Amino acid sequence: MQFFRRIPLNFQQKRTFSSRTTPAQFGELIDDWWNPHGPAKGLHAMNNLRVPLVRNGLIKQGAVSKENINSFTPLRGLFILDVGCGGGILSEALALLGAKVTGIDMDPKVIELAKFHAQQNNLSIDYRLSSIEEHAMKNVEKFDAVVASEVIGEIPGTEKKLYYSDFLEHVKDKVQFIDACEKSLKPSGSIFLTTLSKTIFTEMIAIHLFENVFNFLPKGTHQIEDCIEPEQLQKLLENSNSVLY
Ligand SMILES: C[S@@+](CC[C@H](N)C(=O)[O-])C[C@H]1O[C@@H](n2cnc3c(N)ncnc32)[C@H](O)[C@@H]1O
Repeated sequence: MQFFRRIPLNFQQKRTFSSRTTPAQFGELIDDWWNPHGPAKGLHAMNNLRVPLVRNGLIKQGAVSKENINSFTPLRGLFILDVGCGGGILSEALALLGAKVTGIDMDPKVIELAKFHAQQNNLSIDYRLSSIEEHAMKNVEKFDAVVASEVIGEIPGTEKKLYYSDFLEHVKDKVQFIDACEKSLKPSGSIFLTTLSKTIFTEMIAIHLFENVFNFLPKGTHQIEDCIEPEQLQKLLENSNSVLY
């Protein structure tokens, strides 16, 4: 996991619910996303790492006010954009910490599901159907933090909905993606990215074992050559006026 903070230009060298309450329209989608033991269990488990990453990162950058630091809602008053929010696993966790979360995703089915789930949990999250590229072009809103965690799309031509990674390991135009995230930030805002690193460990465990041996993910989900090394990511961020911490 990496934590990035954007700095101003002049300083630079450069909750689950039962199926009884689930409308039929969502079919298996609800289980795909919100069953903590289902296909998205990895994303649920990752909240234990990525929620503190965002909270502590924002505290470190001084974005969290002193009176909020030790409260149950330390992110109160902060505006966070969750890019590729999917069913809302991370968006909801951040909203529970008090953040005003806007979640965007380009899949209409998951956005509807995310809206429904947030409503069931009395959480006020602004979910919108959009890609980050579109969002950055059309919206002038600026956020205190942009989060893009394990952004995954569909495998074209298959029934399986999750697990074709479209984010840094698969997003073809990584520069455009980072640029669009960057455009949605306030000056001195922070970007939080989590993605598979290009290592032998990823190739052996996350790709070979998970896809070919345990079938946790459909075969072909990840290609090692599309993964990115932290140094490459750092370069992309530096080129878009950000620094890596
Ligand atoms: C596996 S989900 C990750 C969901 C969420 N970030 C989490 O970790 O719980 C990835 C989502 O990213 C969305 N996505 C992929 N590329 C995107 C883009 N360029 N802009 C917005 N959403 C995107 C996909 O539609 C998919 O729902």
